[in-house]
Amino acid sequence: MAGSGDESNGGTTADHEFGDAQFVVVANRLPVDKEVLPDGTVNWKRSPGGLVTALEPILRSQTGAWVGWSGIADSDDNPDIEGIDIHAVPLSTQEIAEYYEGFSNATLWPLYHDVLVKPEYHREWWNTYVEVNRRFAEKTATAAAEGAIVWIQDYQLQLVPKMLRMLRPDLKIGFFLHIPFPPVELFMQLPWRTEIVEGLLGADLIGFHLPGGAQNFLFLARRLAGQATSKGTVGVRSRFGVVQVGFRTVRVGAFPISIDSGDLDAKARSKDIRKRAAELREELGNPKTIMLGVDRLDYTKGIDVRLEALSELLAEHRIKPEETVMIQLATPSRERVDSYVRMRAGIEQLVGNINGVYATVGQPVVQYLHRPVPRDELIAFFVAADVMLVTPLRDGMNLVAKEYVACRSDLGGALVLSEFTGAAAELRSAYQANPYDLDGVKDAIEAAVQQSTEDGRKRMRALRRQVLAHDVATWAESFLGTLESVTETAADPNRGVHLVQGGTESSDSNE
Ligand SMILES: O=P(O)(O)OC[C@H]1O[C@H](O[C@H]2O[C@H](CO)[C@@H](O)[C@H](O)[C@H]2O)[C@H](O)[C@@H](O)[C@@H]1O
Ligand SMILES: Nc1ccn([C@@H]2O[C@H](COP(=O)(O)OP(=O)(O)O)[C@@H](O)[C@H]2O)c(=O)n1
Repeated sequence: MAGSGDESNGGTTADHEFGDAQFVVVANRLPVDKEVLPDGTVNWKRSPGGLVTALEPILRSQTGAWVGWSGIADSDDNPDIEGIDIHAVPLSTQEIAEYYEGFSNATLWPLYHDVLVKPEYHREWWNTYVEVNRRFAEKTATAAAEGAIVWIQDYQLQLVPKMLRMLRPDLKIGFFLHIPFPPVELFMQLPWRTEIVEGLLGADLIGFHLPGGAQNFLFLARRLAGQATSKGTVGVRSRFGVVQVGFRTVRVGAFPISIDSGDLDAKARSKDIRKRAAELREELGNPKTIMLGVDRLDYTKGIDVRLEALSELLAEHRIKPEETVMIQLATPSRERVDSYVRMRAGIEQLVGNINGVYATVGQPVVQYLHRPVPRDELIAFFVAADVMLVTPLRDGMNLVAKEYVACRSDLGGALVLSEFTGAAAELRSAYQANPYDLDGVKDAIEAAVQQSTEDGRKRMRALRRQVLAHDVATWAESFLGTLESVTETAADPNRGVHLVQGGTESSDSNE
């Protein structure tokens, strides 16, 4: 039996003092990570991952508050960040183990990413997840001004919408999921599936990267929460789904996230970055082909897939070791979660195997860095790379693919892209491949290496058109614009939308 996980909260608006923030982002992480150096001095560095990459410019342009965790235990320091009012949520060592490493990253993360590793279901982890979500809701309730807009982010905080609504019914609440929302058959494994769906339904607007995720959710809102929902297909930034929760209307939509492409484009054109890119090429021995992988070290990213493909291409003499260097930049991630420890060992062994067979002294074929790389250095790598390898087995979006494209105003380079990233729906002119089909991945890499200048320029031009026209501002404006337009009364919200009653009747299917 799963734990009860009663997330009801008796608080009322009157119990809380309002804050003064008109716009509040709530995310597991703050935009900066706290680091305490051996001499005791405190250093704040950029947090890992695409969520922070995307949200930081939005919050700077809006002036608002950010509620989140500092990345280390027992810290309630609020770092000074220009334009952002920080509200840290402290987590104890045990909460980090059970809420972050446990329920978020050893239960939900693998469940939502196609069960690439087996999700673990532990009642204590769930109870701590409920408790920490409650703390985030309470902190947010004290930060938000009356009638403020609150934007809750991601799978770590799926109960916060309902908890926050109970504390502060005056708020307009949005929720965005940055990872895939899984197929119904997989979601049904979760012992606390109904609580999660009901937690999300506390929002006024629930956003996913892709229409498929939104449609899976609508089916579950009907089936598990028994609510009436719309049934037609959801569009991209259009044709929103509807769930009727009592007198409230919850909208459900697809809003593919993006990057600050204009800013990245400008940076990549700068003299300093161009110079550094040329130096990198030189330092690598001026190889004919530089391949690049840039990821958090995560088993979803398919780093093993690209290494295996490279290894076979070398063995089949389709790629020459003396002409090729592959750089793999891998930011450390979730290092205390077992599946991450095992995956790291496997990847480092693959790197060692390839170099053992194909490297010469001073000339490794694969250069692997397991540490964060400064932003400008990363941009120079994007400018220098001939072939960008993005091969996840499943990924909500993958901002790295978009960043590479934004950095290639020279129309050079080629993008090899897994079909199972959210980005694949938009970046149609990439060399796309099914990451489970190793021969297909090898063919895509070989085609990218051998592309003609003319074909490469044509593809890159099409990719850039997409990425520059749909930047992170498009994402935020479309989500927040939809949230602001949501009406709360039963009078008009579903005019023209045919709702299907909820329940568990067998005729209901998710086809
Ligand atoms: O906070 P961590 O545990 O260190 O993980 C970093 C972030 O990873 C995930 O990023 C996702 O968001 C990206 C932007 O929408 C998307 O492109 C990518 O596909 C996702 O994997 C996670 O969802 C974030 O919450 C983490 O902060
Ligand atoms: N070594 C690395 C790897 C990624 N990154 C950044 O981390 C972000 C990764 O976002 P993403 O959407 O591709 O994937 P997640 O890590 O969010 O799952 C991008 O903005 C990358 O540029 C980095 O700065 N250094």
